[in-house]
Amino acid sequence: MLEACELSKAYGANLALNALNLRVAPGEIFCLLGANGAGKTTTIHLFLNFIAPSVGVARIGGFDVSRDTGQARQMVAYLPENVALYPRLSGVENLDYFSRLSGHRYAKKQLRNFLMAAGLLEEAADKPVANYSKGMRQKVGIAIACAKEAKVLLLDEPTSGLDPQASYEFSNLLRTLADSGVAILMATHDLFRVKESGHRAGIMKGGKMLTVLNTGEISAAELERIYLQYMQAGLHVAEAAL
Ligand SMILES: Nc1ncnc2c1ncn2[C@@H]1O[C@H](COP(=O)(O)OP(=O)(O)OP(=O)(O)O)[C@@H](O)[C@H]1O
Repeated sequence: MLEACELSKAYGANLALNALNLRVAPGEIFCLLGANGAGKTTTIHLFLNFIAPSVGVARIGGFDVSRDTGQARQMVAYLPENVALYPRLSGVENLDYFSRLSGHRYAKKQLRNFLMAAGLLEEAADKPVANYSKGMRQKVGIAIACAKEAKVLLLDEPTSGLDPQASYEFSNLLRTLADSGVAILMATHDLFRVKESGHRAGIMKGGKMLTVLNTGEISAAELERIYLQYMQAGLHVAEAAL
């Protein structure tokens, strides 16, 4: 569903992303881990065609995002760290607006149902989003993705700044979406949530994907230990620790 082949991005002499090869299947949650500057956002921006690759290809649903941009965009929804909504419009109105942009017209009842399914409380749906917490805005973002019937969801640090309960609820939502067949690629620093909600986690450093771990096979403590070893040491030392 989501595929990177030798995907690379150079800024002058700086290789922000270095020959990434990655496949994320329908129903899978793949987490990108790595320190600041590792190349996580660059990867997501390449899939969104916000930036062009220097080398390699990013595909969504088999479409090359640089060449078949319209088809690829139709399949994808993006949740940045802070979901951009119209503050004076309510949750329902924002959802209606963004759904129309993606070619969907829903009755008010259906719009409310998407918001409820994303965990927004019914009484909040008609209030201006200017008064929403970050967690509530993220829920509207998920509702927008569901209403768009996106097959692929790209997220950049979606749980940063969320309280533990909101973060927990958000992770459950992602699992539900994945269970319905959505392929999810998420950049995050939240190792605990990666273990709880991700199926695989890739550890990146200096634009390189150093290793990919199956989260079901390791504990949260092991994930943290391996992550720190990759961050602190060279590749070979960290591999010896696996
Ligand atoms: N527009 C740009 N021009 C030049 N260099 C850039 C640009 N965007 C990103 N970079 C560089 O690319 C590298 C990867 O950055 P990227 O934003 O992908 O990291 P990240 O893993 O998402 O970090 P963070 O956790 O801070 O979000 C960094 O060295 C960054 O300085």
